[in-house]
Amino acid sequence: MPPLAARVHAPILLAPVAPHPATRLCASSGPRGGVGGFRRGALASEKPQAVAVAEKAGGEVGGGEGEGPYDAIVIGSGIGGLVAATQLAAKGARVLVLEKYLIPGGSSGYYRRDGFTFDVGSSVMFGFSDKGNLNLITQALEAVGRKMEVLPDPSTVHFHLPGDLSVLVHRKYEDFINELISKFPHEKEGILKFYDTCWKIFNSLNSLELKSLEEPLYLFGQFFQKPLECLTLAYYLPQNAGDIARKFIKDQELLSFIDAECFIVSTVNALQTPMINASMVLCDRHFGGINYPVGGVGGIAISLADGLVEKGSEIRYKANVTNVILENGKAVGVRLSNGKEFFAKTVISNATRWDTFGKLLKEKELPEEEKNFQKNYVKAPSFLSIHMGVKASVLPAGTDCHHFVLEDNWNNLEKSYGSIFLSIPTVLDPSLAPEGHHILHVFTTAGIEDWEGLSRKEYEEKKEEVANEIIRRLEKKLFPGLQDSIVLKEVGSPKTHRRFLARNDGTYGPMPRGKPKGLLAMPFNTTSIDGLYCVGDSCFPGQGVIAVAFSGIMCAHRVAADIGLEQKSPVLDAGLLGLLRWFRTLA
Ligand SMILES: NC(=O)c1ccc[n+]([C@@H]2O[C@H](COP(=O)([O-])OP(=O)(O)OC[C@H]3O[C@@H](n4cnc5c(N)ncnc54)[C@H](O)[C@@H]3O)[C@@H](O)[C@H]2O)c1
Ligand SMILES: CC(C)=CCC/C(C)=C/C=C/C(C)=C/C=C/C(C)=C/C=C/C=C(C)/C=C/C=C(C)/C=C/C=C(\C)CCC=C(C)C
Repeated sequence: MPPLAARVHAPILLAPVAPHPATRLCASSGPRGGVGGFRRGALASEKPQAVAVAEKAGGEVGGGEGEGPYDAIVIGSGIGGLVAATQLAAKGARVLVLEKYLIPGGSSGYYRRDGFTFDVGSSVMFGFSDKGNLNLITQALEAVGRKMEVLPDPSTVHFHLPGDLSVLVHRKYEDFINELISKFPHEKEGILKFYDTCWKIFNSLNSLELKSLEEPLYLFGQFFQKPLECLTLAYYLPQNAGDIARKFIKDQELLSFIDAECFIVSTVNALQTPMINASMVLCDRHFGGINYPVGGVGGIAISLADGLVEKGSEIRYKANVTNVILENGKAVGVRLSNGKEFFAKTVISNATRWDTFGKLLKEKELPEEEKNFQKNYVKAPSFLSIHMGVKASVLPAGTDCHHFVLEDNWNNLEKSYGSIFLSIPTVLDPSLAPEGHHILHVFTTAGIEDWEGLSRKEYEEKKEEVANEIIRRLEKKLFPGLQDSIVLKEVGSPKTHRRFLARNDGTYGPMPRGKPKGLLAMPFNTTSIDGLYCVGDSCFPGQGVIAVAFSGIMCAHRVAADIGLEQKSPVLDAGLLGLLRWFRTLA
């Protein structure tokens, strides 16, 4: 056998394969002769239009420069930006999406190496089922005539926690709840009451048609049609999961388990996690289930971008927006780093609010609303991520797809490098790796401050050292022989995430500074700048692919009303937007 070091690739920064990864993803031959990672997916049969246009344009998609104003310009093609753009295009708007990177998707993008197709971010997809009102990823694709084949995950996550507490979150609710009760039989009643409350909220959410909570005609219409459900949501809006859990549960270890349940989706404990968000994820995983798109998560963004182009709108890559152009205090367009300008009736930023107000509008004093946001929320830490290709033999038969590991001490839950997230998407879709191999995508929270001020050599050494320690922990806890099974390894630091995702400090998203009043302080899509909207995870309801999809749906509805594609009432608008602004100051 060749020496290991020779087979392990030197750590390099995350980037799709040059020169045009989107083209390669969809058209290149896979390791076993198929068509890339998407051969069985929605993109198998035809070359996506967005990509085909990109090839003609020498890497950039779309045209339109110098043409009349667009209805909306969207800065960034994360899922938040793409959903806002496609929803607007589906309503008949002419949209231009400007993406700094080479392919769409942002944190939900992909990259390929040596026959492996890696998801950049999460592989756990909520909202991707075929039922209910909360399958927002499915609905977003449908709006532009796209449907992706998905693989049902039999579980959401396998928790490996202190004191050898092991809990598998089964797809079937009864199986999960019985497993949890079997670990904490003395808390049976409390467990049932807590998760029943989650279901009450989830069922209320699931009964509504989800559109902009900043649009009064819709909001009052929903209150009229579903008063009980809306009042339930209004009641829980300012509450957090940890407080509700404490009403029913006393056992400290069980409360810590609920902290871990919340942490994996909010990067904070249950006392800081809004109850509505917790209910959404703790129930959707059983209602619609977690479903993985065949060919990888990157296919969602490709499909949306493709659908957008088919609806007559445009997406342009390698388009780094440096300024939002204001005219008499109104956002009227954007300027790129190469000096090109584009104009539109509205501008939607999918960059984080820190980037939008700190960089794209740098000459303006921070508006009061944003000061309030930054008073309530800080940037969550970034990640250290390790993408690995391993020999399949290292995984025991029946290994679950997603794992969360916190070995000895509950106090380490929220600490940098304290807990480990692990996804093995090839358990569901073997086409993502060459025959006889699996993908291990490992990540742990890490702050940018640990990674600054290092020389190139120190930086590379530190990545290697930290990654090896994480691998050693996984080897000890889950997979003996892991280190020796690695055939490909790439390590991304917070600096990598900052660089490739254009996210301030590489942040994962907003995190409450203290104990929030549920979702009350979270800003929606309108901003204090006329014509400028925000979308993505620094808007209501926060982090998460399904959460940013909802933010995109809300944003498109509000923008559509403002540009005359949906009904609106200026008087009611002024009243509701003022009221919501006031609510946020109470938080
Ligand atoms: N490991 C994980 O599980 C993981 C990691 C990170 C994020 N995520 C999920 O993804 C969510 C984020 O989605 P999102 O839609 O808010 O954002 P996003 O960060 O995914 O996408 C933003 C996009 O905007 C582009 N962009 C930013 N500034 C730009 C500029 N000035 N000009 C042009 N383009 C610019 C970026 O290149 C990126 O493609 C997170 O909340 C999280 O849930 C998951
Ligand atoms: C307006 C006013 C004031 C009032 C009124 C009342 C009402 C009507 C209200 C309503 C509301 C609503 C509708 C709401 C909604 C909400 C929603 C939809 C939400 C959602 C959410 C979601 C979320 C948060 C999600 C998240 C997720 C995530 C983050 C995920 C992640 C994942 C990961 C990281 C993975 C893991 C992994 C491993 C373990 C491996």
